[in-house]
Amino acid sequence: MFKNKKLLITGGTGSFGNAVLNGLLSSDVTEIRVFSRDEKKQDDMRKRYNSSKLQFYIGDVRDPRSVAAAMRGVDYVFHAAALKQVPSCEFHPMEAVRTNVLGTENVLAEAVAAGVKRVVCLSTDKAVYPINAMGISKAMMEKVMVAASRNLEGSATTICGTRYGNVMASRGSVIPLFIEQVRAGKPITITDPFMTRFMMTLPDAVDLVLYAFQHGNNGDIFVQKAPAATVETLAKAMLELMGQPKHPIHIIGTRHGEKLYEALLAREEMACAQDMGDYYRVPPDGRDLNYAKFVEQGDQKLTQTAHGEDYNSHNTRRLDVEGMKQLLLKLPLMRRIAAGEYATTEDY
Ligand SMILES: O=c1ccn([C@@H]2O[C@H](COP(=O)(O)OP(=O)(O)O[C@H]3O[C@H](CO)[C@H](O)[C@H](O)[C@H]3O)[C@@H](O)[C@H]2O)c(=O)[nH]1
Repeated sequence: MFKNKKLLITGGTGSFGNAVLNGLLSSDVTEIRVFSRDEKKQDDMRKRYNSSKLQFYIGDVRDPRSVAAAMRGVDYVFHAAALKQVPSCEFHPMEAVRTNVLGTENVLAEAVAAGVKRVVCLSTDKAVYPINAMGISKAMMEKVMVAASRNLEGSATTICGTRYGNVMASRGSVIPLFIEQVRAGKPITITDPFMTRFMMTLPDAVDLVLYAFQHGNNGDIFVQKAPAATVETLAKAMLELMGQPKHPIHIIGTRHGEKLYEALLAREEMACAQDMGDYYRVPPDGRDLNYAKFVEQGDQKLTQTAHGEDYNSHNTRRLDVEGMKQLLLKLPLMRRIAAGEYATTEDY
């Protein structure tokens, strides 16, 4: 798929970038460029992978010059650079705008200018019916992506996007937190036992992005059909795998900016989503900038289906404790812990 090609991963020092490298460095790809602000992480990666195919670019998506420099000669871009912590975006919303919205504008403009063939932008379920600044900025990122994709006639570039839900055991997320709490002999803190989240592994997230890469037309957004579980089910499954089924649980209540459940597709998107088996594809609205078409002319199909359901972590396939355990055991981290070994998220 990437034979003789050059790839650029913005935000490539994150977990997504590392997962892509683990899969692709041994392929026939010519070059993978890792673009990020983080000199230290780049240095760690340089040592860890020790590969001549890897090229590191210090830069920030906020700075078009640094983006342009990294983009030269590139065939494909995976745009993963983002501010994605809910609390930090909440306190510093303009920082989220600068990186997630304006940064995306820069990446897309420079990709088109450099004649890049394909760009896949990574978004999140928190962009659907967003209630926090992180989700709102990612929703705007998607709008920027779709708007940019409308102006590509005659250009060599195709731009599309993906949304995924929580990546299990990602840095700072609840799975490593529960592990730390059990190890420290502290009660597990559960926000709301009935809260649900989509459960995806990091390889699932990479598969989704590669699927979008292969099948995306301009402006498409792809999501993967994923199971979900309540936080209580997750906690029980983890405690059983850690051999501590009776470990105390403390209910702390919903955190600021948090939803009872997440949606991967809004009702109106479900109305036009194409079922691709393991994935849904949401094509962009095909209307042009003719104001009358946008405002004065509706769509009967939307009326019928807007009474339908969205695709969310409450109505998708629900995992029970046993199913959750099986999914957790797909993580090398949890396999090692279940075997009684010491492991951290570095062993993901
Ligand atoms: O002590 C805790 C912490 C979390 N949870 C629950 O566990 C689930 C998952 O929580 P995470 O913190 O792992 O994930 P979030 O859905 O809150 O969002 C996470 O993933 C996002 C990316 O999509 C952002 O990176 C965000 O900052 C990060 O917290 C949620 O229902 C949450 O309420 C608990 O029960 N107890």
